[in-house]
Amino acid sequence: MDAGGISDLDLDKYDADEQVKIICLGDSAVGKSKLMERFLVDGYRPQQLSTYALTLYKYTTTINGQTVLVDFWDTAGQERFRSMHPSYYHKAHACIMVFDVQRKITYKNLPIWYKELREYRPEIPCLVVANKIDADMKVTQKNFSFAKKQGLPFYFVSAADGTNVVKVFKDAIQMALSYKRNSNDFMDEVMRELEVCVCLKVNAYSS
Ligand SMILES: Nc1nc2c(ncn2[C@@H]2O[C@H](COP(=O)(O)OP(=O)(O)OP(=O)(O)O)[C@@H](O)[C@H]2O)c(=O)[nH]1
Ligand SMILES: [Mg+2]
Repeated sequence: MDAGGISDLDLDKYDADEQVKIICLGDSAVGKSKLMERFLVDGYRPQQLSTYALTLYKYTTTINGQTVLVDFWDTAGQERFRSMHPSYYHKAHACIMVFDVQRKITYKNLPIWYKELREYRPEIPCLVVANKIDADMKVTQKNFSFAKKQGLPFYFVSAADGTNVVKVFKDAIQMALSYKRNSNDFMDEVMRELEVCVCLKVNAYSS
């Protein structure tokens, strides 16, 4: 399999016309996996099981009559897995960057994640997501200026009760597709033939 998860074999296997890769970034326990779970199976189990290194979810959807295969990459926010990030970013078409409104440090760390993202993927759309608003709705009155300063779309969400989750993921898929269709990404061309081995756990979903 191609390191970016983008292979012609996948397109055949899932009978898809197009394929995009969307990555998710943010500190440990901000809710990256729970957000994916909410979107993919409309479910939520409150217990915490930190992601081990990487989980890849495959999701198919139809947009304007075209079948689109989406590879969602969910990484561990834990520091010790940082070394695997280059392959994680490889050929990504959009990024969902998450922080926890209940833990200020996770918001303060966004510039670190964002800097790293831009080192590997200078142009891809990035959506900023403030998660866990169910815990205290008053946080939606607060001013989280990072996204605005960077000119990025911003969403208040809750994986626990589902607020805005479908909106974020649908927007991310649309933005990833637009990026893929319109960009002339030199690095994608250069990297096309390069293979990097990553350890993947693959789950398939369909809408
Ligand atoms: N109240 C509330 N808790 C949430 C929400 N989303 C996630 N959590 C809780 O936050 C904890 C961490 O969620 P995960 O999805 O595992 O976090 P993660 O970002 O994937 O963490 P790593 O895999 O370690 O990087 C879990 O105990 C969840 O139950 C939410 O919307 N509201
Ligand atoms: Mg996780």
